[in-house]
Amino acid sequence: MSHTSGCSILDNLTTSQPQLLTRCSSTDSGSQLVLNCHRNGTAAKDINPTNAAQRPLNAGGTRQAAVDADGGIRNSGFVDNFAVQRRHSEYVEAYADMLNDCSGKSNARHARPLSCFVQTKLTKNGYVSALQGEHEVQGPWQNSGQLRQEFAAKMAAWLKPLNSQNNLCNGGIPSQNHILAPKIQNSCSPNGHKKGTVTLSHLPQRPPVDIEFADISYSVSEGRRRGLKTILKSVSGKFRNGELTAIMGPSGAGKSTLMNILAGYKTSQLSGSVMINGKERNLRRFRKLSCYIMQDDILIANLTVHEAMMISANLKLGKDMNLAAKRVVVHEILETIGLKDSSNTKTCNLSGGQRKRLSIALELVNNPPVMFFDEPTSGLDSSTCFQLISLLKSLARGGRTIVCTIHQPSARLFEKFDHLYMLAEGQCMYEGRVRGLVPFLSSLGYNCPSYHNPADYVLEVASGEYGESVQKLVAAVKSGECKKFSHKDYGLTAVRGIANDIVKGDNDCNNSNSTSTNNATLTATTTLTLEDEKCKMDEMSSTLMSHSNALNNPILETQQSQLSDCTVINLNIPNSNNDNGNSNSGLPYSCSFSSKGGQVALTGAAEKAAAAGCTTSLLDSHESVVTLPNSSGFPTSGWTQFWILLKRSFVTIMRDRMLTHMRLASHVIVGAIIGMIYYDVGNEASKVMSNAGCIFFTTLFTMFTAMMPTILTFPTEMSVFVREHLNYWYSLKAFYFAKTMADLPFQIVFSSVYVIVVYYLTSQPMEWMRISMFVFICVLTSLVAQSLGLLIGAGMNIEAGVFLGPVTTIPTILFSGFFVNFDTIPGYLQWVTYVSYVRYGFEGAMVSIYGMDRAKLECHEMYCHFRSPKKFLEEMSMDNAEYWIDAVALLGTFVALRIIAYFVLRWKLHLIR
Ligand SMILES: Nc1ncnc2c1ncn2[C@@H]1O[C@H](COP(=O)(O)OP(=O)(O)OP(=O)(O)O)[C@@H](O)[C@H]1O
Repeated sequence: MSHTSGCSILDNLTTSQPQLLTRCSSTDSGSQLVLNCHRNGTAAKDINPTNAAQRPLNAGGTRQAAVDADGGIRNSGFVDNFAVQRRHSEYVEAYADMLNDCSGKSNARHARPLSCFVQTKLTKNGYVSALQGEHEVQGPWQNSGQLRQEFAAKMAAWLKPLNSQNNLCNGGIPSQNHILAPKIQNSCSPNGHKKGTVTLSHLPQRPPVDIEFADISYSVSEGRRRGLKTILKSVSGKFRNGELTAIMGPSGAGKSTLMNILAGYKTSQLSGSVMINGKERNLRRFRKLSCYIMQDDILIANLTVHEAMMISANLKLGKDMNLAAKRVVVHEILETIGLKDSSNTKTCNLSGGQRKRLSIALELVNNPPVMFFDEPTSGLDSSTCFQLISLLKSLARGGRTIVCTIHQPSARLFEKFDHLYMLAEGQCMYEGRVRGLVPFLSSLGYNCPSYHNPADYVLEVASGEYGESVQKLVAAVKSGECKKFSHKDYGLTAVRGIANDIVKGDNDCNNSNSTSTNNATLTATTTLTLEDEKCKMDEMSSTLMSHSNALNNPILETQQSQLSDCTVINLNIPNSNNDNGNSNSGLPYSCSFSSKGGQVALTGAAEKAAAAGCTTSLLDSHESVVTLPNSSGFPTSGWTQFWILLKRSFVTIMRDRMLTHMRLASHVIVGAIIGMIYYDVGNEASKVMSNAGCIFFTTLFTMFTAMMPTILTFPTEMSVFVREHLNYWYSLKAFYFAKTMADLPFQIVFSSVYVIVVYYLTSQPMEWMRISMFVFICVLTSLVAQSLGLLIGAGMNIEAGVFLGPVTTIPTILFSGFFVNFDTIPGYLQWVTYVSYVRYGFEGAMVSIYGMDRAKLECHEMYCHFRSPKKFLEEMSMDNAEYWIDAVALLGTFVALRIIAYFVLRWKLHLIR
């Protein structure tokens, strides 16, 4: 079934210029969308969209070109989107070229009301076909403003589907207190005007943030003799919202340090000021508005993408938003960021690029207006780098302030950044637009060779390959010489200038009679929000400009809206019908694209606020719509944080089959082996020493199996914790208690299983009281050992911890009373036995087996010296031992170690900052 496409917009489009007649119609037959455009022209042409700009005009004949454009009819995820965008850009280029061709011809013979005919098809199998022909134009040309507006919509409608990442808007439709806002679908009124836009519409709104820093100096101590080392030397700058900023510099220049300071991760030993939106930074408040995505992007391995996102949503969105709403947010982000298809993939199975995107998605949940990225492209191939930086740029266009440190980007990647902050030797050697870098360097005598990547060149300059350049550049920055390159419109004016040069008729590639109607007034502004194809759009605009002579000296205006989600290319096509010379009398219209394929928003100036769904939502946000933190400063209460983290830890332990199953298996198998070795010794008076050995080994085994894995707990999860904690997901307390509690049940079960197996096989007294006392004391010993492992892990790195754990345990074993009787230990060392938790464990276990007036043991030998259990305890210097004292001592040690571990972790966190 055929019907008019999209928003029932343009079906007939003409300009009011008699020389430049355009007529377009579109039909959508389900399997293909057909755009027919007509312009003044004479000859039929065939188009090859892939190299349209370079191709000479070819009058006569028919040519058909196919461009893969499957993404136009399906939003096929992150990777596909870029291919799709490229294809669409090619398509648009071809389309522009066709118009050029037409207009060129039409102007050559503008007396004749002929139209060039262009037909394009986007087929379901993903190909665009373009046909061009000509026929006589029918009817009068009037109401061109409306038609131009529709033309804009038509163009946008074609471009829309490829731009799903361009609208990672910073909040969408206002939703008070996180009540799930209805997802407003794009729909256009019959005249093509926007009613709404689909974006990340369910995110909470946040205010836009500009970061300004002045005279930041940072030093670290290198020991008493060497004193302080200054890493940053009075650096100043400004990072604006809506911009993608790169911090570059040679290795060791201080990039990470600067970013850590700006992100609030480093707070000590620094001077200078950081201003947020012109006011002194309140660190606590700022940290709630920002997130820091680190280079290593360590994720919790055993969770799926969706689970990780839901945990993030539960922690960051608070209880004001219900679960269903959170699911919508998560779904929307995953879809937008291209991870929808990987929702059920475990994070450990994601590719490098997907991991980076998940790291971003996790932070996007509460829509932070400031995002810091430490070398986000490291370890990624060039294509993935490009996709990632494009994604970041899209995020920036949503009004966010995106700051990345980056190493030697390719030229293609480099030009995607808006703003560059260049550091060398801890000083700023350039701050300004990326486009301004080469002119700035040139102005100081450092001319970037042709075909040389400016990013490479500036790094060479910063590394001193061209002499003593750093100080010269630093001095130039300090004297304000690069200020003119800092303005957000820098470079765009240059484009405009170039465009105007072209317009001025230096080029005569098409039509020399172009300026004949240089008195346009009615302006149709097509605003193409096609950020990722900006260059191509520039080319397209230039191409169109090259035909501008025929369009009566149009004005090419490229804008980059600071607050817009879009790089905007305004093609102002003056209308020749109006001769008052006012070329700007027409309403500017802008199309912004949503994250959903096939939807377009076309707005006029009057509707601009509504139109910029993403941008206004960001700008108009107030604290009332920001997730209000509770008194703890976190979006959720401490108890909720603890509960969510406990569940997360529990799930990850359960899913860590290797470790969990191995732990269980080892307890059962070793228990069985010990049981077989000491089989039936428990009630035999002649084997009491062997039985004591069995009890001692049981204590040691439960101790080591508990301690060694937990030494790794904090070192392995520290980076996740640091990222999540410093990004204000949860408190240290919640994390610590959840983490330490989650493993308790496992440890209790595993130890109990081992002890019971050994107890049974070794024929210890089958009395419930003794069994429970024995199991209890062994479990307590294992928990103390676990706490010691946590403490060592909290304070040490893995290597040190793995060494220190067993080493610190050896003395406690020596003083346990098994190898040396307490009475034998010299008096001045006896106190050590009181701090040896192994002593309490072993003594408690011995008492539970041989204490409490146990009856005489069986003797199957001629003579058994220790038939009386009491006598044996006397021999072991344990006759006066009290089981409950041992148990309380172990409990006390357990609590003390846990508290100390918490403070050690806190201290370590403090050191990081
Ligand atoms: N705690 C510290 N003690 C001593 N020197 C330090 C310390 N932290 C950073 N530095 C030094 O400060 C300088 C800047 O470090 P920073 O990590 O910021 O550099 P960078 O520009 O990010 O380098 P790269 O690109 O190689 O990561 C380096 O010379 C580094 O050795």
